[in-house]
Amino acid sequence: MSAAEGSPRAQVLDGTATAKAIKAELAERVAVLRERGVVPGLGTVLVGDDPGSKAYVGGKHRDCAEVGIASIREDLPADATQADIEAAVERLNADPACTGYIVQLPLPKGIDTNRVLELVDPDKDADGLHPTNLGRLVLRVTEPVTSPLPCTPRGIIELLLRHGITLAGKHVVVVGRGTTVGRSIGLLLTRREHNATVTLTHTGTLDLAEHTRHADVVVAAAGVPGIITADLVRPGAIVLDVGVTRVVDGGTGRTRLAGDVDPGVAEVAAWVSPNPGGVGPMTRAMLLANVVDSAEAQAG
Ligand SMILES: Nc1nc(=O)c2c([nH]1)NC[C@@H]1CN(c3ccc(C(=O)N[C@@H](CCC(=O)O)C(=O)O)cc3)C=[N+]21
Repeated sequence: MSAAEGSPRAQVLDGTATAKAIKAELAERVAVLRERGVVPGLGTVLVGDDPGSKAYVGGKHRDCAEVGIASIREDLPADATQADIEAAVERLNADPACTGYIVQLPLPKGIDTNRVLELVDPDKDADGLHPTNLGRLVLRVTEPVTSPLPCTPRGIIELLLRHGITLAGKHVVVVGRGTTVGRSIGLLLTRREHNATVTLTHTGTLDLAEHTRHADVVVAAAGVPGIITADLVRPGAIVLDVGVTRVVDGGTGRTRLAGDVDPGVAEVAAWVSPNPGGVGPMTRAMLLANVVDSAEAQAG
């Protein structure tokens, strides 16, 4: 049945509006902290001039200004050495005005990313990607410390909850095995507070459709434009489009962002997150939430 015949179209998981509401809540919490003399500060380490990375980092600083978080930039040239990058990390570790920070990924070729990420003070890790914090997530350590959670997984769950969708007992099929989303989201979803059942698939999965067709929720984070087509989705399922791939439009020669979810999915799914306007703004909002959470924890 086509949309023209009146088939129900999926409802929208509106990340832009949800992130806006979250930012308003965070602004209030920041105001309370500031009254107590505590100013949260987010730092960014950006290496090189990749247009995508520059745009993301710029967006993060605008977000900070909106909610009252101070921001600190370490912008390094494309030919920065491993030592230059490590020195920038050490400066942010030592700077009391910086309460949390991120190293924008990917770093240029030839840089040992894991070595850089391990140097980040785990207490200032706003991305939740430091081995200590990922390890605490695996080990389910929540006391006496609360570690930052990876921003995109936290944002996906928050987006669902704020649309009235709970996950207990549901089958979530994750497509993609990257560290920031695929590998870490299952650790969050299988916590007792969410209680989902999780299948992790990836581009090496033999029969992807066999898995995704059984999903109540599909998290599409493979970075393969359009990999999730309507025939892979059970009618009434919930689909989150996490992929961000820059593609050159054959016709116009302009670059645009392509998600992992084919537009036809909206004809079968009950809920779809748009891309842009879905998981991206939520990721940014959760970065701010991690900074405010840790500033509150540090303030006691
Ligand atoms: N250390 C680190 N942490 C990250 O969180 C991180 C990273 N490195 N490297 C790259 C990816 C990608 N990422 C996005 C965040 C927001 C949008 C976003 O807000 N996008 C807008 C559209 C933006 C546009 O149109 O250019 C939207 O979806 O509506 C997109 C992508 C964070 N990442």
